[in-house]
Amino acid sequence: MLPFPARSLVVSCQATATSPLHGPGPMAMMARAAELAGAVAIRANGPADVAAIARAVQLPIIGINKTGDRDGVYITPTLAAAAEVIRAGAALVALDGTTRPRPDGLTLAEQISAIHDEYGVQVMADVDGYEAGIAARESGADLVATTLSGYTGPGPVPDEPDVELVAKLAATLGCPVIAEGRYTTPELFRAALDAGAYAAVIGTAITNPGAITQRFLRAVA
Ligand SMILES: CC(=O)N[C@H](C=O)[C@@H](O)[C@H](O)[C@H](O)COP(=O)(O)O
Repeated sequence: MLPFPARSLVVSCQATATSPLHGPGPMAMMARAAELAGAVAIRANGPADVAAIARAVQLPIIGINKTGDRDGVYITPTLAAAAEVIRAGAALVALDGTTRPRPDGLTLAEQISAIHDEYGVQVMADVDGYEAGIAARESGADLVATTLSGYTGPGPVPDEPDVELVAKLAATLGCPVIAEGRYTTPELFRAALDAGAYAAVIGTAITNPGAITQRFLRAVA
């Protein structure tokens, strides 16, 4: 049982270190605005942001803890990283659910079962493809998200979201599938739900005004 309903919108409130919005204060305000508008949960990065958002909203927080090299496993790569955001108030933890080796040497199954056993928290596996989704589910993930599709291969990141992966995983896994990554319009959000997503996580298109400004300017460049 998830702490948010089906066919719903989760807002990702994250800002990179170079953004003027970086930090717990701005992210808590973003999360509060999303809550007032109807978001059912917040995805947030790092214990400081998670703690501030937990004080600002009533919504469940999907905590992540990005650390390490962007070429490798960086979304909550270790059990210790997961523990930090759980202690800060995350109701669920999202972590790298690809088949790549993890920096602390644990397998994905070991990391997930330790989170279940030690903290009683549900785990969302951020995967990059169909095989990884199957493996993550077999490793004990409670939810599987398409977050890393398009980000782990050699080529450029596509413009469009991977709705096809949502449909394939939703038809196979027997657990909630979350659409995440490059859902930039309400129409794509709806397409994700119609493809079988339990919910969609939307970040950039809602909480990154710098990227939104650039997108408008590109239309006339
Ligand atoms: C690949 C990666 O590191 N994704 C991150 C995961 O937390 C975030 O940078 C994304 O903003 C998030 O997934 C939401 O996606 P979008 O911002 O496209 O709506």
